[in-house]
Amino acid sequence: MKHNEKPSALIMIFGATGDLANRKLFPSLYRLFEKGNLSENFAVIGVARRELSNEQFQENVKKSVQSAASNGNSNIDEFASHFYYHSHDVTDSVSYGYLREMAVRLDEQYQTNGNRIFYLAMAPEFFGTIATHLNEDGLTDVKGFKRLVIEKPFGHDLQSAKELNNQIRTAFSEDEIYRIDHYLGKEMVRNIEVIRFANAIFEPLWNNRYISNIQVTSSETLGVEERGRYYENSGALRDMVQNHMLQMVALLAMEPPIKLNTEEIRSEKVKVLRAMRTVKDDKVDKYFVRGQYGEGINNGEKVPGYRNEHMVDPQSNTETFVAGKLLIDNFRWAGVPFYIRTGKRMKSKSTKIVVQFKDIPMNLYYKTEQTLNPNLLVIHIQPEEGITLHLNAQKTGNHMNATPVKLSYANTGIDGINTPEAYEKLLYDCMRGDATNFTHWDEVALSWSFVDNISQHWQKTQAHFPNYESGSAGPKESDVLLAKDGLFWWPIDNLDVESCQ
Ligand SMILES: NC(=O)C1=CN([C@@H]2O[C@H](COP(=O)(O)OP(=O)(O)OC[C@H]3O[C@@H](n4cnc5c(N)ncnc54)[C@H](OP(=O)(O)O)[C@@H]3O)[C@@H](O)[C@H]2O)C=CC1
Ligand SMILES: O=C1O[C@H](COP(=O)(O)O)[C@@H](O)[C@H](O)[C@H]1O
Repeated sequence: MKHNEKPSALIMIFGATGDLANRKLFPSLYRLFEKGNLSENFAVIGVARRELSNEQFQENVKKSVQSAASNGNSNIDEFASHFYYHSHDVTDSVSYGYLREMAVRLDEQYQTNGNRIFYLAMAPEFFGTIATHLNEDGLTDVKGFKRLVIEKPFGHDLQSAKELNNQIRTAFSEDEIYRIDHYLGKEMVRNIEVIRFANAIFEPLWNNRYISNIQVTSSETLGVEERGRYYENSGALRDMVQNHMLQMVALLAMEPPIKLNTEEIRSEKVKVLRAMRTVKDDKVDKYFVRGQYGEGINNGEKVPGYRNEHMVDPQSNTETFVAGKLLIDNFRWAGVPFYIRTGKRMKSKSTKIVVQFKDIPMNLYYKTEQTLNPNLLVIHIQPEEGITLHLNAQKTGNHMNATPVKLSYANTGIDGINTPEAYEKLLYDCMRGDATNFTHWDEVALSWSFVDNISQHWQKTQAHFPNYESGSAGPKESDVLLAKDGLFWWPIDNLDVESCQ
């Protein structure tokens, strides 16, 4: 599909006074504006309950984009002048009529060609209600395109996700729904496809004949912060595994699509999720490990355990750590474990993928009693971005010895400073009508169905929490999970991208 590179549109942000809007959405829109990627024919209506004038709202927007501005802030006023505010409780039917009138007026004023984007940056319990009202109150009767951008979590389990989907499908067709998974906006997650499909050296090896196992880790140093109420009903399995972790696995495991377009890429990812072996009730403890952080030291400071966090049950059974072994039952991956691991309050903030290749058939360097290191391909997702290939090479001056070397590429971004923020890319994709890096309903449904088996089992059984210290690498059972297969987690801190030895 050919995408319009600078579409005009009216963007309605529901939850415009919230954290996501202020920290991510306004700065991302600003960067698009600054780079000239936004048409001048755009306007934003911010929606939330509190009373604000347009001027007050514009001041908030200016404050939130200050740090994103790179050129003496000269165009911030112009950018903010495109923003308008509508005070509105989304559960109040009457108010949608006023919102429609405002939208019609701005459509004309900014000549948006009747294109509208509705961004739901609010608590998920409102998603269905808003979508229904947008439809019933005529806000989706547009001359141009209409698109719904919807934040996570998309449901709490398969059943609730289905109900939500049915509700929003009354107002939007599947190709008008953009379900956000912000990991799909990260530069190096997008790079997985390029690394795999644009290099002749990897594709022939990318299978169970040459790959021993793949490890995907996303660890955080932060705790649950102010999100205790949400997190208590979510836990790491729903918060990270159902979406971000499974999406990365799907990108690593999918077949090459016949074309690099939305339908083909999504269809290949769906096939991976379909091939993922279900972890039945009696197998959950064998394949999955859960953890919850206790108190400990984080960045040199003593921090409380999860059960002592704000809005958290002092007896909470909610997991803040998950490690798991996934098997993909297809020709390419039969027998290759994909290990995933994610947790809060861990030793470091790091997201990395380690592809461990199988050992060579025979070690010719045995006489010098050398164990050869396996070849690794490390994809550094964050905080540093890049790729490192771990090889063995000759030690200078000693042809009987092999030593590990690293070939590294650090991704420093187009402007040499840093790469665009995930939300910036996703917003731009949505405006251009490119849904490739948003999750299709089939992916959401399959991921929930996989995760539901595990969460149902965990709900029935009491965990021995807390079982890892804040600032550690998670519970020891996570190491045992790999040790049972004769493997270990590659340390995510020492696989640095900068060094090129
Ligand atoms: N914050 C983040 O970094 C991330 C957030 N998300 C998701 O984004 C969504 C928003 O999160 P976040 O911004 O943190 O949430 P906040 O609690 O910070 O913001 C909620 C927003 O909704 C508005 N609101 C609440 N109730 C109503 C109502 N009845 N009618 C109209 N507006 C209402 C609030 O404004 P007011 O009180 O004035 O009505 C506020 O603008 C959630 O789904 C979250 O899971 C996803 C990933 C990251
Ligand atoms: O979606 C979420 O992701 C963040 C981690 O995102 P990252 O980009 O910082 O890796 C996580 O903290 C949060 O709990 C979860 O909802």
